[in-house]
Amino acid sequence: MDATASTPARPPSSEPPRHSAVRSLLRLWPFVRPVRARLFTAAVVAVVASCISLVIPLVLKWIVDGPVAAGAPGGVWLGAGFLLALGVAEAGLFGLRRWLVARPLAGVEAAMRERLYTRLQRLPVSFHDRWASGQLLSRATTDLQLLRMFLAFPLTFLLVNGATILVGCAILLAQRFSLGLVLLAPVLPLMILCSVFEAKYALAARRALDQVGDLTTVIEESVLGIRIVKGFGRHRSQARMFRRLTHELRTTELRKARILATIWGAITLLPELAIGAALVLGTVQVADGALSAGTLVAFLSTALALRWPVDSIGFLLAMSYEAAMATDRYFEVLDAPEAASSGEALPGAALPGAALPGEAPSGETAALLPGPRAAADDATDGSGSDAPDGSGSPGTPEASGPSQRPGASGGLVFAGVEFRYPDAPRGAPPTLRGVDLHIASGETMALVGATGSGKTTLTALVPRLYDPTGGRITLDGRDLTALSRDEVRGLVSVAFEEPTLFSASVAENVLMGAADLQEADLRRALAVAQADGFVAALPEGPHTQVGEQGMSLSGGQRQRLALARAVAGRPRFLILDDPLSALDVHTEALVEAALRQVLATTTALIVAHRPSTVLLADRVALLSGGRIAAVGTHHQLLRDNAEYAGLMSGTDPVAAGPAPRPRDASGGTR
Ligand SMILES: Nc1ncnc2c1ncn2[C@@H]1O[C@H](COP(=O)(O)OP(=O)(O)OP(=O)(O)O)[C@@H](O)[C@H]1O
Repeated sequence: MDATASTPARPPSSEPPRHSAVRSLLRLWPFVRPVRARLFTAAVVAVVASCISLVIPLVLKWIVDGPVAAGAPGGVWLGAGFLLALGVAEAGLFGLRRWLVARPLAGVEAAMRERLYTRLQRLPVSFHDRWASGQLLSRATTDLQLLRMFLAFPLTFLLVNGATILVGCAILLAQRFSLGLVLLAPVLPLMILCSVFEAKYALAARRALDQVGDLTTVIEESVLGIRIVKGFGRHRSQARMFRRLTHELRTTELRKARILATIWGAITLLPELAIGAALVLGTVQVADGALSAGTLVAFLSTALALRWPVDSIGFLLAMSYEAAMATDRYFEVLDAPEAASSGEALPGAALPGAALPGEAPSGETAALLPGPRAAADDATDGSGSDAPDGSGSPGTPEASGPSQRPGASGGLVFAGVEFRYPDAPRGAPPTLRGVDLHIASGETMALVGATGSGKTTLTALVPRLYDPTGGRITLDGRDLTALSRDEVRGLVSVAFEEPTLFSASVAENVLMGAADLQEADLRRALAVAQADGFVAALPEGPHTQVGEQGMSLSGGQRQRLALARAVAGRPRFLILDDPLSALDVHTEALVEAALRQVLATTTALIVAHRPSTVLLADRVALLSGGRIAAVGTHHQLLRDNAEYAGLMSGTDPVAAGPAPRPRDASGGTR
C-alpha cells in the first residue's frame, strides 16, 4: 500500500460548530481586553472620520443652493476650501486609527500564539498522537493571522460602517422622508440573504482552513522526509497527494468565492436599484417644484457616500466568518483536556487489588519482585549460573518467591499496570496488561520482547508521556501520579531510540536548558556517551549548532548526544529505549563501558534488542504480548525460556557467535 498517499490525519473535531459566529468571536475577549481602550479609541476615531464623509454632501447642498444659485464665486471658493479641510481631516483620522491599532494587535497575536505554544507543550503525548502536525502549525500561523486581520479591520469597520449607515439613513430620512424609505427598502431582503449566507460560508471557510492544515502536513512531511521520498522514489506519489489536496482546497476556495459573489452581487445590486428609483422619483419631484435641486444633490451624494459602507458589508462579514472558524480551531487546541497525561499531580489510578508500595504484593506481583543485587553478578560475569537463592526455575515468574521481596518499595515498581492507547481500535486488547515488575533501587533491568510487544509503551509510562489506564507505578515508593511534573522530570531521564536534536548548539541540546548543570556535567555526559571526541572535532566544539538548522550528524552521533542528554543530570531513574542501536561495534563497546559506571549509580530500565545491551543489566524482563512473561538473568532466561532464547538467537555472541545486526550505516555522515 502506498502509505504516503493517504490523507493526513485530521483532528478529532474538524466539523464546524453549531453555535453562532458571534459566540465564537466573543471568546477572543480575554486576549483583546488588555488593549480594549486603544481599540475603542480607534473605533471612535474611525466613526468620526466616516461621519465626516457624510458632511460633504451637506456642504455640497449649501454650495448648490447658496453661492451657485446666487452666482457668488467667493462662496463657492469658501465651500471648496471647507470640502478640502474635511477631506484632509478624514484622511488624517483614518491614519490615526491605523496607528492606534497596529501595535496592540501585533501584541494580541503574539500573546495568542504564545498561549497556543505553551498549551501544545503541556498537552499529553496522546493528543499529539491524534493530531496531524500541519493542523497545529496552520493554527499557529494562518489562523492567528486571520484573527489579527479580523481585529484590525472587519471588527472595527463592521462597527464603523454600521454607525455610518445609521447616521446616513437618519440624514436621508431627514432630507426627504419618502425618498429615504425607497432607499431603505432593500434592508430586509439583504438581512435574510446574509443569514442564509452565514451558514454556507462558515462551512466552506472551516473546510478551507482544515484543508490548509492538511496541505501543511504534507509539505512538512515531504520536507522532513525528503531522504525517504527520494530514496524510495516517492516524489510522484507525494506530488500526487499534494496536487489532490491543492485541488480540494482550490475547489473550496472557489465555492467560497461563489457564495461571496452571490451575496456581494445582491448587496451591491439592491441598493443601486434603490438609488436609481430614488433618482427618478427625486427628479420628478424637482421638476414638480416639490424639492430643491440642492436637496436632491445632497440626498444622492449622501446615498452614494453610503455605497462603500454598504458594499463592504459582504466581505467584512466573510472575513468575520473566517475569523470565527479560525477562533473555533484555535480553541479546539486550548480546550483539549490536559489532565490525563500531563504529568501534573493527579489522583492515583490504582486498580482494585494492585499492591501498594511497601505492601505485601500478591500473585504475580510477588513472583516478579527482584532478587538481591547479587543477580547482577550472574548477568555480567557470564557464568550462566542459576538463581542465587537456588529456587526453582529462575526464568519464570514463579521462580522468585516472596522471600525475595525487598523490605522497602524503593526503586521503580509497576503494579498491575494496564495501558490502552486512547485511539486503539474498540475491542482491541490493551497494549499492556497486568504488568508487575520491581526494579530495585540501584538495579538495572533490561526489557526484552518481540517487536510490538509494548516495550516502548512501558518505558513511556515512567516519564508520564502516558498514564496507565490501570494499576500504578511508584518511584521510590511514591505514586507517580502524585508527583508534580517538575518532580518527575527531576527524577526520571529518558533517551529514545529515535534521537531528536533541536536547532541549538550541542551543549544546549545535551543540557536542555537545565540551569543547574555546568560545563563539567556537559563534559562528563559527552564522555559517558563517547561523544566527546566527535564533538571536539566540530567547527565550534560543543557550541556548534546542530539539529535541523545546523550541522548534519550521523545517526550514531545523534544517538550518542541523546544518551549524553539522558545522563547529564545524573538522574535517579534512567530510561533508555535501545540507546545503542545505531553505534558501530567499537563505539558500542566504549559506550557500554562508560555507561556501566553511570548505571551503577542509578535505577535503570533499558529496552534491549541485543545481548551486548542486555549484558549491561542486572536482570532481564521478558515482555510478551503486553505482559511480563519472565524475569531473570540473561543466562537463566536463555536457558529456560524458549521465547527469550529465540529472540536472542542469531545475535547472541555467547550462544551463537557473531551475527549480522543493525549498524550505523552512515559511518559519520547522515
Ligand atoms: N500512539 C499509539 N497509538 C496506538 N497504538 C500504538 C501507539 N504506539 C504504539 N502503538 C501500538 O502499541 C503496540 C506496542 O508498541 P510499542 O512501540 O510499545 O512496541 P515495542 O515493543 O516497543 O516495539 P519495537 O520493538 O518494534 O519498538 C503496537 O501494537 C503498536 O502498534
